[in-house]
Amino acid sequence: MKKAVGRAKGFGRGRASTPKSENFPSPDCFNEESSINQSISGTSGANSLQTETINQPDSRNGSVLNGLGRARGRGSRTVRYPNLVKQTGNSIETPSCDSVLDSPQSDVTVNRPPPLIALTSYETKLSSSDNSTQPESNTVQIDRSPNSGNSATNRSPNSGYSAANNPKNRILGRSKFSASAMRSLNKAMIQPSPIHHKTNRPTGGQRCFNFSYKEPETSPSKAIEVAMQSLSDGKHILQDGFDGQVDYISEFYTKNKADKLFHMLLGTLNFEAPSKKRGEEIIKQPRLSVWFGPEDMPYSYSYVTLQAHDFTSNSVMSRIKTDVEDRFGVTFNSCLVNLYRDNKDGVGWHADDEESLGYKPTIASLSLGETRRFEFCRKSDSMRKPVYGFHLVHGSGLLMKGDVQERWLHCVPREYHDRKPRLNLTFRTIYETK
Ligand SMILES: O=C(O)CCC(=O)C(=O)O
Ligand SMILES: [Fe+2]
Repeated sequence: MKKAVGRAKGFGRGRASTPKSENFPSPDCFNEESSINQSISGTSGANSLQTETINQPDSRNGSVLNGLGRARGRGSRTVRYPNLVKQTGNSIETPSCDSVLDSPQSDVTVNRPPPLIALTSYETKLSSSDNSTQPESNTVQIDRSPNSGNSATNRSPNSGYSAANNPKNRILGRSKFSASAMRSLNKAMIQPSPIHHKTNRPTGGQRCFNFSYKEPETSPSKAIEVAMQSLSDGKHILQDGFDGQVDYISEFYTKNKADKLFHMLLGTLNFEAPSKKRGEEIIKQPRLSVWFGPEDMPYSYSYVTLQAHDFTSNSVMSRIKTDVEDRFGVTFNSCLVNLYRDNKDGVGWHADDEESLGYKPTIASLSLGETRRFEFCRKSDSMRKPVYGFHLVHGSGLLMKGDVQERWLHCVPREYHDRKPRLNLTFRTIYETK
C-alpha cells in the first residue's frame, strides 16, 4: 500500500493566552433550539491499525461536542441545525452542498449521518523508540477497575464492543444534555482577543499561571526582535532573508456561507481521535482529525495513521477544495481536517515539511468556527519564541508558500480561556513515498 508518511507533530504543548477580541457569531447549532440525538457506532480500522468505537470518558465537561469529540456513553445524539434542516414528513433529502451554499435562504434539508469516533489502539504498535513530543495534559490514567467507566481504554481491540450496543446508551430524542450543554456553551462564548505577547513569556508550552520566568541572558535587542507581530489581511513575507510568504484573507467565505459549511462539515465528517499509550497512560491527540486524499494513501505523522477519504464522498469537501484552488490558483490533492473542540485542543510547534509534501510545499488553510491564534517561530530558535501571529477567524483563508515550512514552525496554542469549537482544513499536495 502506498503511504504518505509525515513526521512527529501534534501533541505539542499550548501556551498561555489572555487575549480578547472580536465577536465570533454563534453558530446556530449552539442555540437552545438545537436537539441532540445521535448514535455512536463502530467504525472500521484505519490502515493496519485497529480502531474501535469507544465510550471514552473525558475530564472536560460541558462541551457541546460531547457527541462528536468526547463520547461519554450518553448514547444516541443528533445535532440538528434549525436554519439548515427542514424535515418534510419522513423524507430525508440530501441536497448538494452547492444548493445549500449558494441559496440565499437556509431552508433546505441536510442529511447528517452521525459522526463516528474512533480510537486508534496503539497497544501493539507502539515501539519503545517513540519519543515524540508529549502533551502537557490530555492524558488519561488507565483505571483497571471493572466499574471505572474507563474500560474502553483497557478493552481488547477485538472485543467487538460498540457503544451503540450498550442499552444504557440508547437515549433518544431531546435529552437533558441538549439544553444544559447548549447553555454552557453559550455561556462560554468568551470573545477571543487580539494577539498580545509578552517578550518574557515562557516558550515551549510551559504553563504561565504563576510562573516566575527569567529571560535567558541575551541582549535587549534580541527581546525586541522576537516581539510578536500581529498580522492581518494581505501578503506577508516572513522576514529572515529567505522567501517564505503567508497570504491571509479574513473573509474567504462570507459569514453566511462559513456558517453553513461549518455546520455541514460537523454533521458529515467522521473524525478520528488518535491516541497512543505511554506506560500506563493513554495520550490523546488534543484535537480530532479526518484525512482526505488519494485512495490507498493513508496519512501518517508521529504514531498516527489516518485512513484516506475520497473528496468525492463529501460534497462539502469537494466544494471547498474547488473554491480554495480557484481563489489561490493552486491545486491540491489532499486535506487534513482538524477539529479543535475547545481551548484545550491545539496543535504544537511543527512544520508541514514531510518528504511526502514535496519541496517547498504550498499549503492552504481554511478556518471555520471559533477564532484561534496561529503563530510562527523560527525553526532555528530553540526557545520557540513566536515572531508572527494571526487571528484565524471564521471563514478565513491562509496560504503558506516558499520557504515557510523550511524555515519556520507554526502552531495553534492551547488557551486558558474557553473557546468554542473550530474546524481547520489544510489543503496540501501529497506525493507517494517509498
Ligand atoms: O489549525 C490550524 O490552523 C493549523 C493546522 C496545522 O497546522 C496542520 O494541520 O498542519
Ligand atoms: Fe501545519
